[in-house]
Amino acid sequence: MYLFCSLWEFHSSFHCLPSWRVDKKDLWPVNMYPPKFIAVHSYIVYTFISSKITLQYSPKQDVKLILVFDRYPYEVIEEIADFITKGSGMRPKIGIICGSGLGSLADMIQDPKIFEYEKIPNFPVSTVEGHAGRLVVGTLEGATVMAMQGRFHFYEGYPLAKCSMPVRVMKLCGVEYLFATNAAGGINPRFAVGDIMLMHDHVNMLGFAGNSPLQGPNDPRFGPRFPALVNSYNKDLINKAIEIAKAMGIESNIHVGVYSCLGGPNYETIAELKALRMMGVDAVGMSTVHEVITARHCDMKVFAFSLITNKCATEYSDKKDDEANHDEVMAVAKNRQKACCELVSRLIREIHLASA
Ligand SMILES: O=P(O)(O)O[C@H]1O[C@H](CO)[C@@H](O)[C@H]1O
Ligand SMILES: Nc1nc2[nH]cnc2c(=O)[nH]1
Repeated sequence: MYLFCSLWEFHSSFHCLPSWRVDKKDLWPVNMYPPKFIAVHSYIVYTFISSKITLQYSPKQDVKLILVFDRYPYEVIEEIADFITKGSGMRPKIGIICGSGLGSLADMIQDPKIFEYEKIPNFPVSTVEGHAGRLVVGTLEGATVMAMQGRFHFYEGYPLAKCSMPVRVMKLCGVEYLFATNAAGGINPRFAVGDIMLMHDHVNMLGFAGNSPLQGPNDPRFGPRFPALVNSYNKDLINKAIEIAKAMGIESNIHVGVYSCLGGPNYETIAELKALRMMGVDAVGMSTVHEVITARHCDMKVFAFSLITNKCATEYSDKKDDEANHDEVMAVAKNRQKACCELVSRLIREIHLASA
């Protein structure tokens, strides 16, 4: 354990150094036993400097130390993308991120090739109920797609760059369109539980606090140092989704609005919800924004929506009903999965037909 602590501290002091190219052989788990420690120490140090890396101590395997990336160099992302494209024999065009309880979006995929997160090299694992932890690649309405059945959240202890790393994997797999979905609390008083809010903008509360998935050295192979975020949410896709909702007869349940991401895992206080409302926020959650930032940085077209799973109280009261809880979030997502699936599949069909 001493080894772990000393290396952790060492790594912390290298945060600000520019990222270096990492040789593939450095990316695999390193077995370290005390007598060999000195020999491999410099090897590990080199890898620390190459990228921001933390070490995980695995009690099951004696003194085995596993390198875990916090900020992923291009080559590592490339390697993960190769693993998926070679393993599936596909280059998907549309990427889907399933929100809490919305894993059924991925169940629609035909001829699925399924990758458990824990079997994908250098991939994080899902720790939240309602996020299965599988990447599903296949076809949907004729289009090639890949879907994350389970996303990574900041509150799980993952840095933002790691939460949104799969978006870069999608990009290198060939994805042009990102569909990001989430479960969210409705702050806009016009929203009812079960409604769908198409995101047309966001307020990045984690960004206000100085946190971004793009922090650290910029690799121009992904995108520019200073990406613009106006028009992040594709207007054509929003308009098409509204048309689809009309055709589905659910237009009264569809809104267009502003989402805000907080760090979680706690839900908001009344004072925070009042403040968010004053800022023009319509729905609040703990995800999506950093994925959208990463997608726009690498020039993907973005469509995102929030399923309103609970109404946020903005007045003080003693009512237990006013308290958000994850069971309710999951239950509402389950009830509304059919409408969400239909909206997504019809929109994908339109994209596919338009590009055929
Ligand atoms: O944003 P998704 O992953 O849909 O999940 C939302 O629901 C969970 C809280 O109930 C949080 O994880 C929040 O972010
Ligand atoms: N932050 C936050 N996330 C949610 N996810 C689902 N509902 C909520 C909510 O009310 N607040």
